[in-house]
Amino acid sequence: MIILFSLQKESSFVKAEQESGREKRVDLTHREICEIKESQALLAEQCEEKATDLSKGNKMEEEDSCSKQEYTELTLESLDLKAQEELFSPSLSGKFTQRRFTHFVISFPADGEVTETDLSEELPLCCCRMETPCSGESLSQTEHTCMATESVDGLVNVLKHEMMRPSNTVHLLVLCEDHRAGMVKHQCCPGCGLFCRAGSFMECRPYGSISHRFHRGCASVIKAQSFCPHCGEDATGAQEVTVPKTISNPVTVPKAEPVLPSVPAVPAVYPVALLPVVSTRPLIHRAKKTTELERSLDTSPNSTLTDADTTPHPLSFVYSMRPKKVKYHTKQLYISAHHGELQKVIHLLVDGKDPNYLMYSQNKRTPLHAAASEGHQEVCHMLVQAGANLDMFDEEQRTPLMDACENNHLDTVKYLLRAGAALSHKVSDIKGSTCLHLAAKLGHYDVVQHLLSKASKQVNCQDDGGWTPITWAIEYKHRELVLLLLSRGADVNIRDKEENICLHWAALSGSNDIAQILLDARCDLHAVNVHGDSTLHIAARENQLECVTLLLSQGADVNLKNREGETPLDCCIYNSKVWVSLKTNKKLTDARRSRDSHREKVLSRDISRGYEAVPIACVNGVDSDSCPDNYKYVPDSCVTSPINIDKDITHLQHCVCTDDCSSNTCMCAQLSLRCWYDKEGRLPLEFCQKEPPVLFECNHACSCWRSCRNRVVQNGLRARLQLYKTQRMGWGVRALQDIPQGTFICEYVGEIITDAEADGRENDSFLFTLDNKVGDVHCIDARLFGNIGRFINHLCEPNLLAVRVFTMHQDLRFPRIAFFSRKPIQSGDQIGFDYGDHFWKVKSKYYSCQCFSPRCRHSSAARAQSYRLVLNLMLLPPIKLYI
Ligand SMILES: C[S@@+](CC[C@H](N)C(=O)[O-])C[C@H]1O[C@@H](n2cnc3c(N)ncnc32)[C@H](O)[C@@H]1O
Repeated sequence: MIILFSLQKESSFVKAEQESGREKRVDLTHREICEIKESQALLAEQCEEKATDLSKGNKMEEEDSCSKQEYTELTLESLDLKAQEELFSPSLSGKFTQRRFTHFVISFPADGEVTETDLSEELPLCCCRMETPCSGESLSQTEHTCMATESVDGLVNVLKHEMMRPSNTVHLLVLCEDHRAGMVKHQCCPGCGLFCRAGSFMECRPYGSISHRFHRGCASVIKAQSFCPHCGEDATGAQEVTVPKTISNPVTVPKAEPVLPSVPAVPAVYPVALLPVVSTRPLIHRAKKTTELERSLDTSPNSTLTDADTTPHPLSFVYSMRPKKVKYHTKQLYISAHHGELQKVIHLLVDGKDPNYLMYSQNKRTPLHAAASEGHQEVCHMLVQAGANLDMFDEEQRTPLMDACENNHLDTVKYLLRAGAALSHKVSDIKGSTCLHLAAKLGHYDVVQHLLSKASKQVNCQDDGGWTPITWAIEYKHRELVLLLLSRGADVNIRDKEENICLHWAALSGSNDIAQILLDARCDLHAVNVHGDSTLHIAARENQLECVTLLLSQGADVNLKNREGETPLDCCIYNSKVWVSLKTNKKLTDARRSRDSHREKVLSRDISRGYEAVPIACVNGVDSDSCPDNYKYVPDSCVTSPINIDKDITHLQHCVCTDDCSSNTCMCAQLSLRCWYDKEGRLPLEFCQKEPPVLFECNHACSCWRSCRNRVVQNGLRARLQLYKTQRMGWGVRALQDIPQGTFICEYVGEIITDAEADGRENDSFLFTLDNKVGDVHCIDARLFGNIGRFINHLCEPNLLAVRVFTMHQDLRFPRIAFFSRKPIQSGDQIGFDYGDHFWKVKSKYYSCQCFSPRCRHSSAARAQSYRLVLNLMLLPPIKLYI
């Protein structure tokens, strides 16, 4: 009995009812198919045993064969098929031979129990009714070209579609419905694989319902002279039949191009050149021509035929062109797949070569990789049909789909995706790229478009560098692809691992037009990466003049400093065109800024009302807020409740200096180890900024003059400062003059209160703790009473240093807080000090730092990063101590 079914197409069990009139189409469930498979495997085992017995010379017993048939019938019974009898071809019942069982097994090498070469040579029976194990859904769903070749006395006719073959000595053929029907009716010669529908051929049972057709010569070639190569019946009763038929067009090459997957219109083993030329001349001429061709090629196979076949076989020229059966190494499958040798690939697969063979010399690539990277989708299809793993990784974790994408083989990409290849895999050692990344990098527009149509969500997929497909397209200047990706939702502000955004990459590659597209797509012109580099920094460094010009025209900040303190001007080549452009822009910008600053509205001429030695103006160029008036400006700290500060003059250490207190003999100076102030009244450059010492200035108990050098803070504010409205931090203070390092700027003045009092206060934004580790802790609260110091904002890169200073009293619980410049300050710079981590720990719940320094530690981005850092540390495995 023969069962015609497809293993992959598990939902249907096919018998060609229409063609034979005797057979039925029956649908099977998946479970039923599985049961058939199981029975197959069992039969395979049993038949292998029997084959071994035969080879040992043990003759198969008739009862044995019957018991095999019973077993199979039993299996089918369990499938609950009512019309079992109808399912079985009469030729297979009754005297069913061991050979047929063996052949059944051979036809399904996937079971892996019996190899084709072991048995097919020995028992050349047909397998006209067996579809290949792998011909399945994709074949029947897609358009194919039939590979069947009609035989009409030496002429061939190629028609059109299902993978079958009449015997194992013939290559698998993709067949159309018509030829499949012919195949199951045993109309295809098992020897040569050509269809016998016209001309002369042998019929094993010419008067039966199904006649088995073959060529006499072919039967002898496959050593089946004495029996029918279809059914194994005695062939003495076979008759030669001649079916006259006029073939108007013996070679029919299908007009329609195969869509997916396609196979060659003519089998490669029968080169087109050898096929008779399409002609309208009568058949006889063509037959003659063929014979001439045959003779001219001297390819008569007669020498290889037996005496009974001395008459040249009508298809002898075809035989001569068929490759001899050579044993190839599996590597050949890879090589043939690479070269797109479809027929050879089929041949090798039929020979049992492993479609998943790993080519070690080629990064462990498989034949499917080879075929996909070269765009041989027909070969891909055959490999997939034969069980090739679509998502096999090579050494670099590349899949065949990636290879096809990278090499721009759209049809192959389409085929692999339809066949079920996964799109989301990442390549391991080239930075975790997906198919989309690879295709985008190389600008394969159509491939990218197709991939996006299948997996639109991957448009913003990031590789190991944090790069998205659009990043790659930008870097390699694929403008159209950038537009495509944007139209599919690419995010231009996604940050890579270095926090670059798309515009950084456009600046790097110098793609002016892409940069413009990105800006139109709202890419952030002012974004900086982890190095503090803006897009202008990058374009300047890369000497991309056009990009620099574009970015400047859009308002990029020419004065922005990166973490190295470099402006874009510092990054470019001196005197280059880019340099000139930036320099010019800087001049214009600075001029505009100074114009703008003049346009600020002066809200107060002096917020200190004359209490300070220099007036402090208040200006606002940002909004319409008026000068802050919710506090009282006081030049010195004050109290609002009794606080006992020891001001007893007799308790004061004092000097008896008669000079200007610049020597170490000055008692006051000795308290702070030395007189720190130089003759300009500034702290020296070596003054410790990390842990500043407490300063003791001379006081009114000293013998020195009021003008001694050790008096700076008590002399009050001297620097020219301005209260102004900042963009993001409310009011702030800026310098109106260049200030050298070490200069006293101002004091933090306010209401001196106890720590407990401070705890009870609602607004803690103006509290400065005097945590001097001596006695009770006190604070200065500048909320209600304060000087200009209450407006000084936090800067992550501060230019002020807070120093504890004692002047008119030496009660160590109540130092004065004096701000000195910790580096040179330029006129117009905002002044600020570090509020300390504790402040931000509390306040970060409500707002983040707006200092916009490249080294900002308390911005939302910096916080997220440190949160990630902490998280990573937490995720680290605990350190084990081995003692
Ligand atoms: C001592 S006051 C400084 C003057 C304040 N800007 C004003 O308008 O009165 C401290 C407050 O200023 C704001 N501030 C200071 N530095 C800041 C910064 N780097 N980022 C955000 N806000 C800041 C906060 O609201 C903080 O509570």
